[in-house]
Amino acid sequence: MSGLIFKVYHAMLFLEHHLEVITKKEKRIFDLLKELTDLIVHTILRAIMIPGYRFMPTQSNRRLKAIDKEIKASLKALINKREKAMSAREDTKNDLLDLLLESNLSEIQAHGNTMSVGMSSEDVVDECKIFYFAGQETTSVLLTWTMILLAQYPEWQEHAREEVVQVFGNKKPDFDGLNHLKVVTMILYEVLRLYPPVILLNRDVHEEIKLGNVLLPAGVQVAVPTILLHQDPKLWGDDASEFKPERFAEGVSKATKSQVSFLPFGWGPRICIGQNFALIEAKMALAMILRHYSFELSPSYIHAPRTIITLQPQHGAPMILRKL
Ligand code: HEM
Repeated sequence: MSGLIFKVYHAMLFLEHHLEVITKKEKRIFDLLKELTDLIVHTILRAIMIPGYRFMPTQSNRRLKAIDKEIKASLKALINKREKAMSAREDTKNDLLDLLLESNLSEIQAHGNTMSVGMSSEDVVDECKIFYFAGQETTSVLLTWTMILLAQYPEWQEHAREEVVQVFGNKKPDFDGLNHLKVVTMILYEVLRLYPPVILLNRDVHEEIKLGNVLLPAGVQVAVPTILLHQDPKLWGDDASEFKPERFAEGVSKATKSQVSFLPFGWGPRICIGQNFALIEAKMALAMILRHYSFELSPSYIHAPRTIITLQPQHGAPMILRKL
């Protein structure tokens, strides 16, 4: 699943080529980002137990620094190439990187070319990295949990497949058709409710504030446990822990007794910037899989959700796929 989402991400961020073609250099950036994610997880887990761990010259910390350096250099080279092409008014690729660079350039030009406004190339590198981290893993675990649940509830798998076939027939799924996938949307919402990729949201309190009867002093950190809100019977009814996509048949607001109880993408000014993209991507991937395969869980599957940054099946999700 992460291989598939990687390809989509690559195309969105750096549409240097057609989706199927990925150069060695670009593949290297993404492989390094993946290794970096694994090393960060490794470091976070140890840093919880050993104070100051991340500053120790361990093998993994040294590798982490080396990867970060290589990623920055590669992304910077890519950005420089694009900036040169942009000033020479060559054809743009129309991917996320171009949009980012173009809006940055207009911002700088609007302020009389002062370099104190807009983003530096280090900022652009960081934006590219955050988009990869924030979007790649979350969307691939959403798809993984969706496959698991559709394998556990074959009647919903069939229902979703019927809808996909009805909307697209023998045609390749397209963007317009995705808007007509009602059952698939209900299923994705229900998966996001039961297995939200991000299980809690953190907020820093900058100034003292009273929330109901609770006084929160400045400096404390508040964690909103999304996953607990999503499964609270007081908000969702006695069947809160069951997989029932039909609860979303009339949209999110009718599915719950309280308005702000569904937070898979967060809430407020920092709500996930990629939520629409993630849902389009997940619908497209599901539509393609459902059209061509039926699937069930392998008997070796062990249900063990655990969180390492995102909520993941600890032992993976081995599936048996049958070509239709
Ligand atoms: C199923 C997929 C996804 C889930 C569940 C998800 C979830 C979230 C959550 C919970 C937040 C924090 C919001 C808050 O603190 O209130 C967030 C932030 C963010 N997400 Fe996503 N996300 C997903 C996909 C994506 C995608 C595809 C992208 C990029 C294309 C993306 C980019 C971002 C960025 C840049 C932020 C930080 C926004 C900010 O701080 O202003 N996410 N996401």
